[in-house]
Amino acid sequence: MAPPNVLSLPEELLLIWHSHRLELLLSAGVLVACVRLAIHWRQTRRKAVLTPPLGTPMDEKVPIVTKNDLLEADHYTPVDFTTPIPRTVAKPGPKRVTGVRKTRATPRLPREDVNVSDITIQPLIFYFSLGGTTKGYAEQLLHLPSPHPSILPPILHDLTELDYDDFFISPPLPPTPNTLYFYTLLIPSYDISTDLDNFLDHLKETHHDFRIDTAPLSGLAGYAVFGFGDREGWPDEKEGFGKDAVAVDRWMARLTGGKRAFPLGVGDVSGDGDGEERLGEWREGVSGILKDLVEGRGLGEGVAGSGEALESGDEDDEGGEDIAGSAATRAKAGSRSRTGDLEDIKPSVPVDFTTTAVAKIKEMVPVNSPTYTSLTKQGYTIVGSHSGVKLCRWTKSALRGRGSCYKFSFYGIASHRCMEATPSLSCSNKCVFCWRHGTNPVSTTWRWKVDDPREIFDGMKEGHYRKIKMLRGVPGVRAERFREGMEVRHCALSLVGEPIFYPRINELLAMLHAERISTFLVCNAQHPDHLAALNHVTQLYVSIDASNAESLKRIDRPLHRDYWERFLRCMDILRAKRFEQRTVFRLTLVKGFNIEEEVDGYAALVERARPSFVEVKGVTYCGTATGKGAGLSMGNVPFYEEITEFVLGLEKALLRRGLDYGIGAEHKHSCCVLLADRGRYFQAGEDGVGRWHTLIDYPAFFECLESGKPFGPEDYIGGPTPEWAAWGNGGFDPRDERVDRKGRPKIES
Ligand SMILES: Cc1cc2nc3c(=O)[nH]c(=O)nc-3n(C[C@H](O)[C@H](O)[C@H](O)COP(=O)(O)O)c2cc1C
Ligand code: SF4
Repeated sequence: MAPPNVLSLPEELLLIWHSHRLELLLSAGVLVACVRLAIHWRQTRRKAVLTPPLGTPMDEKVPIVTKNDLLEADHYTPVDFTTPIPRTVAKPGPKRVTGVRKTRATPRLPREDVNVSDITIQPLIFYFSLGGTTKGYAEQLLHLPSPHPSILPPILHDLTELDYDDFFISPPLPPTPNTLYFYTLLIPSYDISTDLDNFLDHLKETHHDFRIDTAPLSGLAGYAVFGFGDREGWPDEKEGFGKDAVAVDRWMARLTGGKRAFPLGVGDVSGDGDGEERLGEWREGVSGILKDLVEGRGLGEGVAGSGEALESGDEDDEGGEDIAGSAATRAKAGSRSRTGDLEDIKPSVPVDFTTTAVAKIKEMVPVNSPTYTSLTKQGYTIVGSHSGVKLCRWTKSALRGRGSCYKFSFYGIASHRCMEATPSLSCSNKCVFCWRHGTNPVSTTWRWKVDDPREIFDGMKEGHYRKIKMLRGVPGVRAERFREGMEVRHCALSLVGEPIFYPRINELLAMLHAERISTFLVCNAQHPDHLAALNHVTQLYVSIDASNAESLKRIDRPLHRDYWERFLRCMDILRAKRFEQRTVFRLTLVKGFNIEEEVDGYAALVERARPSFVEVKGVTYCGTATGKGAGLSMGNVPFYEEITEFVLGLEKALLRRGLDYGIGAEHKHSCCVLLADRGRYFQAGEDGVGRWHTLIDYPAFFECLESGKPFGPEDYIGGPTPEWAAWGNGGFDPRDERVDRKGRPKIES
């Protein structure tokens, strides 16, 4: 048999192909799919390798492995997550870019496993010194006795001898789990190149390093910076006074995630500078905070944005939610504070000021009422059942050296030492421009339980100081002003509501005066009997929102039917009181409501009451429902030129009536001008030159009061009104800095 012809093989293959091509194609497809699946599976397995690569350098961090990664891995064995991962120690030398995000080395406060009462604080003092001054002060701090047994003796570090990575990428490993570090930095300023520049660069680089947490030093208990500078060579901050301390403070705010425990202090070490004094105050403040920390009170109550290095521009929050009224306050809205916990207190003498009988005495603002929630949301601290306190925007601004309210320019009120409060959140008007957003109770009579004045006074102070304390981490707060702010010297009884509505107002005033706190009380001219019964205050205000009955009704929307008669009676009472107290008309001008063609009407009211002063102020529009409901818009806010035009018109109208009032001062940036009685407040000095004396001599006021003898406004007139507040000079204290909403210096056009 002939061997098979090799040439016939392709034909056979062709035949096989024709008869089995479907099966062949299917088998090939299955084979390809299997191979691809196998490759894919192998790649997935490789990604789940959990052991760090061998030879990982000690200064590199292990890749972050989450618990989920472990659970998904096929060879997972449970890991004890409570055991702390040993911290790696940073090494000197250039940073190595690994592309791996570095993790925080020490846990944050509060740690679940550590009881607050067991915490000890280890203060570290870092300093830089070329000439030895800062070193000297740093050594002084080192030898001061500890303010508390749980605060360990400080450890001193010269920044030039440190490896920054050991302290400024993450805090060092604490000696015990209960120990937290507190950084104190003493920094001189130099406008020449020094090692300090390297330190600043390091802080900056750490902040910008994408591999490092944005707040790698947040494990610290807190930090505080004090700077030394020389005002003779560098007179103010703009010229570079204390500039390096300012920079360190800002970077530390970022790196610690806002753990500035005390405002930046800067002392002047020139000839007769205030360096030691400022340092002493600052040191006391920091000691107080350290004690707060070990006693479990923390760094205040976690102000939103506290320590934020970027300026928050919170200057414009009048009527809105302020810093103090943010997260912390909201969190508290549902749970009454100690000061607010006064439901059980019975009025010692239930005074009935009402015209109708009251069956059951209720609380004005019960803790679970919508009014309570709404007011606390707006930043008010409700004290007891009918009083309130709120940090005013000018108090915050003055603490940061960004300007005080017009009462500083006109009367010498230190805004950072001023407490704005009211003992009655209720009012008998519903003014279209009211800030209270239409939420507080209104009534013609007092029909609620009456809280004890001592409880109110203590509660107001407590609420006020708590809010001041919350500001200590806010950028720019000046250490000396912060310290002064913790001792209130003035009380503006004008917040919302009607203070003289509170039946025991005179007792409350006596308590304020006993602590030498001056009182500016504003009433709405609707309660003549209460006004007549009111004791001496430092300055008595009446709101004059219109010059005639129709206009008053439209703007104040009074609840009393006989509102105009009440108003006029108050004018007469004010006239009678003018020899005992400084009396003030406060005009709030609202375009389209109470300006046009009313000048003469206002002049007639001035003639009737003869107040010491007439304050003319443009309305502040706060976009409330009340305002909108009354047809109020930004268009109703007068320009400063319109205010001055009105004031000049009023001055003339008064002169026509033989009343000599002149412009005593202005405060342009709050749109306010002061007319003063020339006969009483314009005096010739020793040089024979006549000047306005609108300021108040506060010590003299208290001396008069304490003497028990009758006295009048002339007995406590202060020194001349500052030149910068005089008409035409704007009224902004040149020692402060004007800033825009973003915190940038404002340039006057
Ligand atoms: C060359 C030089 C530059 C200075 N530059 C500033 C400056 O820009 N701003 C400032 O407030 N003080 C400046 N000062 C003042 C120092 O900050 C101040 O004397 C400080 O106390 C020095 O601290 P030390 O002796 O610990 O180095 C400067 C001093 C010198 C000698
Ligand atoms: S007087 Fe009024 S505006 Fe001025 S600081 Fe005091 S509360 Fe604020």
